[in-house]
Amino acid sequence: MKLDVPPSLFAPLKTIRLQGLRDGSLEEKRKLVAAAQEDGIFYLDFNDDLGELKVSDLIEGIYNFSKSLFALDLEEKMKYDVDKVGELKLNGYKPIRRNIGGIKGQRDGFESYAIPRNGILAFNEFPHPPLLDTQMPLLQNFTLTCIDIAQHIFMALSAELDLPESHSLATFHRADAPAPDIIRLLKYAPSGEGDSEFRVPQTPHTDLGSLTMLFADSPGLQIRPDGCDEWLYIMPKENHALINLGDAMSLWSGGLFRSVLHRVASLPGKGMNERYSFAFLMRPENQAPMVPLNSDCLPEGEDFLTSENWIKAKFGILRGDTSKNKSRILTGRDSAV
Ligand SMILES: O=C(O)CCC(=O)C(=O)O
Ligand SMILES: [Fe+2]
Repeated sequence: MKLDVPPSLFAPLKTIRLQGLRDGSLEEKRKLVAAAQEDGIFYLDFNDDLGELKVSDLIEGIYNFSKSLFALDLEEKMKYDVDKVGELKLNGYKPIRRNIGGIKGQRDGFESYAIPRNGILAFNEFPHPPLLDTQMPLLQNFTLTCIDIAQHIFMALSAELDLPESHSLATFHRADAPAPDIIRLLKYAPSGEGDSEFRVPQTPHTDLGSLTMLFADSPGLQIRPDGCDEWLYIMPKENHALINLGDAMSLWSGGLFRSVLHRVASLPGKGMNERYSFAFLMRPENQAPMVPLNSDCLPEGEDFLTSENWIKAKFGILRGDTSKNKSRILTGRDSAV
């Protein structure tokens, strides 16, 4: 893709081959650990993936489904208002402009729809538009594929932290147990005809969970690495997902792994194009301990902050509740935010 953006404004990210991780390649694991420590985000190349399901077919299916879902009438979508149908924004629709945007005084510029993993994998029922029923096998296959990819990443990163089997990252993200993961579908609205004002429709944030697997086929995603005062664009690549680490990974690793600050913006000097993206947001299971995991001193018993309470505390802080230890709960670091 040829774009009118100076090369210095592109983020140079590492690329990890999914099949390399599946084959246990030391080189791929080494690159993954370096990406987790240095950038907190990387491309995952699934070009030569030999997994059971073809990732590119799943992605095409989810794009098509997302387009039909957002094409429903606003009234129909609002029946599943994410702030009304469930707890902790795990299920339902967020209309455009509900939250703050990335430019002072402006609202956000996207609609989104959260589909809960627990509903998709039939751990519980959840209110949803009938259109979703027709796509359940696709959503299940996509979810199981993301969980499988995540297990390979967790394995390599647990080894780096020297974690025993009993406290490996994989044990807090079991495929056959409920977890507050979601598929998030996003649709960014285009600027009006002839409007070339720079836009930041998604406000800067870190992701609160463990891993985010993001699929986007048009530009817009930007990161601001720690210590860098510029926003850098990340370009989409065919047959590559973008994986970023969330605050949980930063907290467990005592800050060794990074959770990268990111946002969505238009290209310099341009308005926003219509843009569809979607992500699998993986979070720790509810009872996972949210403390740094140090192989010499592992959390035992029940005397620790659980993921469930940690996530509630984060949502509380974002709503404006007070807390003694705001910064650490928000980002896993003492100094940031
Ligand atoms: O739409 C994108 O490219 C980014 C979405 C994102 O950061 C999020 O949903 O947390
Ligand atoms: Fe994000």
